[in-house]
Amino acid sequence: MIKAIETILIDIPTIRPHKLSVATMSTQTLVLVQIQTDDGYSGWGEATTIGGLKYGDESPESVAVNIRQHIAPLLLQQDERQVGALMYRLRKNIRGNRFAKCALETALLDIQAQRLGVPMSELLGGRLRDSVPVLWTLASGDTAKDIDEAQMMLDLRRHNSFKLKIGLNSIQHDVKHVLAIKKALGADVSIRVDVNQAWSELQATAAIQQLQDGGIDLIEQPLKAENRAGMARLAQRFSVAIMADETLNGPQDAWEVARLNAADVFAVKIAQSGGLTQAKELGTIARLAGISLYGGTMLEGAVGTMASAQLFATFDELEFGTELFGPLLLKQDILAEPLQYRDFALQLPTTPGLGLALDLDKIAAWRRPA
Ligand SMILES: O=C(O)C[C@H]1C=CC(=O)O1
Ligand SMILES: [Mn+2]
Repeated sequence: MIKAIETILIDIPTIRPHKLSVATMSTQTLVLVQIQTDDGYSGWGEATTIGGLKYGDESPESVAVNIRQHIAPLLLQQDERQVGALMYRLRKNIRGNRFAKCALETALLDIQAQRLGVPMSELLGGRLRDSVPVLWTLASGDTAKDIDEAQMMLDLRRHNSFKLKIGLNSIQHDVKHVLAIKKALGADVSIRVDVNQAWSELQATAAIQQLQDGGIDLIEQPLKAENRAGMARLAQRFSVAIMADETLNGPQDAWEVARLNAADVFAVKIAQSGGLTQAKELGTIARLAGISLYGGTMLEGAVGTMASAQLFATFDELEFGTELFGPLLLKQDILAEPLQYRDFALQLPTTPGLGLALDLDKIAAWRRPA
């Protein structure tokens, strides 16, 4: 029986400013949710977002208050083993709040998998791989610094693909920046760009042509989330892969985007999708529609990152790898044993549940006062 549900906010500085077209991050607020049962199980989930309300429509504080006031009362005293029925109850009674729902579903599945003695991936269709490739996002805002950073990651064998955040500056400036990095790193290193919705269709058409000619591999969400017709025209016009991110807020969106041929690739994000089960549905829609997959992040800490990895490890194909580097962007971690990043990939534990050992003392010391 579910005995307690708690939401914990932890503000952690980033290792350097992280510049997106919608926000510059110098701290990240981890939003952790813990569910405890009367027979001693504890499950964790995460509802972290980016830049307060600048990226998504839930903030860390709204997640905490909505769980406490409206969502927890639907779950407390219920049988935590009936994960599907509980999530159905939330879908029927709670509109939106996809990040909060994701954190709660993750915590419930963590408990269920611990109880069964299997990794969480086994409850999500079953694991097909024990590691997932992880790229690194270069977003210092400075071309020379980005090249040095990429070179260091290659030398460490930590990342061999890079995503550049663009859209804040002029097209001319951004294209020059991206192509200088591509040239410095060479043909074998995959370079992708994420525009975070910043361009008009005219701007996108001019910029993508130059990026495609310069050997860039992937263009992420160039247009506003709502402009699916425009995304379809870009996907039709260019051979470089066009990826949908912010336009995908669950299976219904995935279905529409697939139906409109408005993307070549889906960035699957567990929180943006409304939870692990719904994110799995995005993967299924993509597979049926012939759309390639990429494992996205909301720059979560260890919990959301590992939950995402547990799902991405179940996809038949993960053609564009993942960006599950969130914990590496933070100055501190909340684990007793750090996540294992090596050989350009995040390694998945084989232990039950999420497979993480959280450091409860660190969490208690750093959490925001309630
Ligand atoms: O994909 C996004 O839009 C959000 C995020 C993921 C990596 C990163 O640097 O920012
Ligand atoms: Mn993105």
